Amino acid sequence: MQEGSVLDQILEGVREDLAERQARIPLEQLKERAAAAEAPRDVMAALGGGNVSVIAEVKRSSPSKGALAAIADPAALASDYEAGGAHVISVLTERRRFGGSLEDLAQVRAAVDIPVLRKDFIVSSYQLWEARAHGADLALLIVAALDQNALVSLIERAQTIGLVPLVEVHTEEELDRALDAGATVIGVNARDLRTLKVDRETFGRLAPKIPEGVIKIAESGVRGPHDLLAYARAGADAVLVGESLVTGKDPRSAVVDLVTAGAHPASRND
Ligand SMILES: O=C(O)c1ccccc1NCC(=O)[C@H](O)[C@H](O)COP(=O)(O)O
Repeated sequence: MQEGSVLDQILEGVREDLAERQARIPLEQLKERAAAAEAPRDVMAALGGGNVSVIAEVKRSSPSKGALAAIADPAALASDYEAGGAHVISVLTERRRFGGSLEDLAQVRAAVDIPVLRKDFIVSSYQLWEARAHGADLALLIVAALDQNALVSLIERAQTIGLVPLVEVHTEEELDRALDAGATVIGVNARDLRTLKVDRETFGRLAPKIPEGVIKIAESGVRGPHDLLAYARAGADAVLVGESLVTGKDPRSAVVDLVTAGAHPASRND
């Protein structure tokens, strides 16, 4: 039986898969592919436009729920999200627990005109080069998965590569570490990655401690417009939504509903 938290177990698999790719694909090859990739898209325009932006996620499965959706064509799903008005697409590229891949990322990036996030468990700059080489505009850095030196150096490296680092926190201590490390885009995940418990109040507790000028993203647990509006009232600039979109009947119209609520958060009571 495996020991440790869910996050520890995920990270163990991530490191094994990473070592296998590093043995197979030289860093120089990734750097060449990154240099040839299309230029990064304007993430700040997508997230800082005044409305509550919607980051729509391509998510096949998860440790908390198991299989969610087959998603044979991630590019078609991402195009649907974009047609519904999504501002950013998140692609879960972790293989073992989420069923994702870097190929998904590249296919999605080629299919849409909006920025794309590599959502994974990044522990090495090699993964940042992979992200840019496959077209990512943003990369997730999870504070709980990194010591402070690694966090600082991965934020800096992401920026030099042309990626916007989205720094994810779940506790006040992690938020302090993110701010000390220079994060300018912070995601507050309602899901505790060690226990998988979702607490939608987490964003409201942490958001007042995030300085003006830092983009605030509420991650996880958005079931529909009412949750987006609650996060908006607590100060969210954007929400990141996975499960409710991929398990719903009509992802495009679900995104339309979220984007519509996000465009007029003050005039809605639901
Ligand atoms: O989704 C999980 O079960 C999970 C477990 C462990 C680590 C990460 C996990 N999910 C990644 C995410 O943060 C979510 O995919 C994302 O925020 C969207 O959340 P939701 O809308 O609740 O699917």
